[in-house]
Amino acid sequence: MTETPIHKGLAGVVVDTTAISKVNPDTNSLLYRGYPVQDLAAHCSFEEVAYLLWHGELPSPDQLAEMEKLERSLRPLDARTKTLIDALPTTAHPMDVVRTAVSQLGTFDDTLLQPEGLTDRTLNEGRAMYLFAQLPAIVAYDQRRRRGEDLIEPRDDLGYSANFLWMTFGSEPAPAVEQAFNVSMILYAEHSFNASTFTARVVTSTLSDLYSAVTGAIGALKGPLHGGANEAVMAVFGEIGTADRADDWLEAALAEKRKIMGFGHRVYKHGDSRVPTMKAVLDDLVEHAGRRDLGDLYDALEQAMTSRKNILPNLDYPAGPAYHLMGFDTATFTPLFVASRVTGWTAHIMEQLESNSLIRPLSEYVGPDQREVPARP
Ligand SMILES: CC(=O)SCCNC(=O)CCNC(=O)[C@H](O)C(C)(C)COP(=O)(O)OP(=O)(O)OC[C@H]1O[C@@H](n2cnc3c(N)ncnc32)[C@H](O)[C@@H]1OP(=O)(O)O
Ligand SMILES: O=C([O-])CC(=O)C(=O)O
Repeated sequence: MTETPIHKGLAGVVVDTTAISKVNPDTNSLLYRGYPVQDLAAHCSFEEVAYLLWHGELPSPDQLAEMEKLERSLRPLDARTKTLIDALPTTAHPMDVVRTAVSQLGTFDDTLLQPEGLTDRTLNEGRAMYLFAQLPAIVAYDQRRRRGEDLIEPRDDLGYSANFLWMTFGSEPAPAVEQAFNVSMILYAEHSFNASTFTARVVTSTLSDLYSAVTGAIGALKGPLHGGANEAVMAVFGEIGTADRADDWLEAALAEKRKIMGFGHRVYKHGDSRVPTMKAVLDDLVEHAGRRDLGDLYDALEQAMTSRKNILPNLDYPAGPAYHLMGFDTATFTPLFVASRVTGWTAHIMEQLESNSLIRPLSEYVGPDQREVPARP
């Protein structure tokens, strides 16, 4: 063994600069391009935040109108994607369906065939917009077909969030639900060099294409230590059942050395900056749906976890039950995260290309010393 320090999990390692977002665990804050995320959630549509992440500034009214027109024109599910989704088993996890659909979209893009087409900024902006517009159709249709329901065509008189809910449920959402969904999309959109975004940057650093980078990022997001935790939170709630059982359940789970989904974070050690905003949204949904039982269970597990481990909730903890109360199936929660985070991923892909360096760390070899291949019989 050499003296070279090993940074397992790259914990604490700064690998590059970024101008897209700033996660500050000391002040418990998160800025997108300088703006506090809770202020963006209070005042902006998700479309405006997507524009901000991609272009560095909030759109002017004309720029927003142009962007909305383009996004609305790209909403209908590509017929070839529908055929693909219909061919996939309903037993497959929805994240695998989304990953496969995004990968397929890459095969339709002829501009990838020329090497200079892979990295062109204008083309990548167009691809980012295309995925942004198509993902609601993919996620909504996959949930519907699992329920034995037909595709619902998008409405171009609705904003992104209302249309997403329309395509999923076939009815116009209550204003409180639309606003809750819009806030969740904004909060999930971007978080610096998290595992999925870093995956997208690693793929991009080889000068591969944007669809490949997003496909890889979806694979990284699926895991329960990352985006898959929002879905896992509902499984935990199902196991616990009612608020009065939370403390005993937690004691047993910790005795088994289980990780409690929706708690803890690699960067935030004193709480996740996004949780208060998402918890306020959840409280509204609990009121709206008359589901105090779910709110009580949420509070009871949080209190038990705080007093036993002093480990605080991350964004997935309030987002899981919030999506449940909006009517989404549990397995659709992480695909919703994809539909949001595609904005951050694609902003990072474009930033990586602006000053690219192949991402290729070193490893410390701990296998056998050099030896001779024995004579083969
Ligand atoms: C949007 C997002 O992706 S947010 C993250 C979503 N993921 C989850 O909610 C999954 C549950 N949480 C976890 O597994 C972890 O907190 C992670 C993966 C998010 C962060 O992990 P790390 O930064 O590597 O923290 P690490 O695993 O070193 O934890 C430090 C200590 O706290 C404990 N700990 C951290 N999180 C949890 C948890 N959720 N449940 C139980 N114990 C925990 C660890 O066991 C460890 O204890 P030890 O020192 O006695 O071994
Ligand atoms: O930053 C992280 O490691 C995980 C996270 O919260 C996110 O991606 O939103």
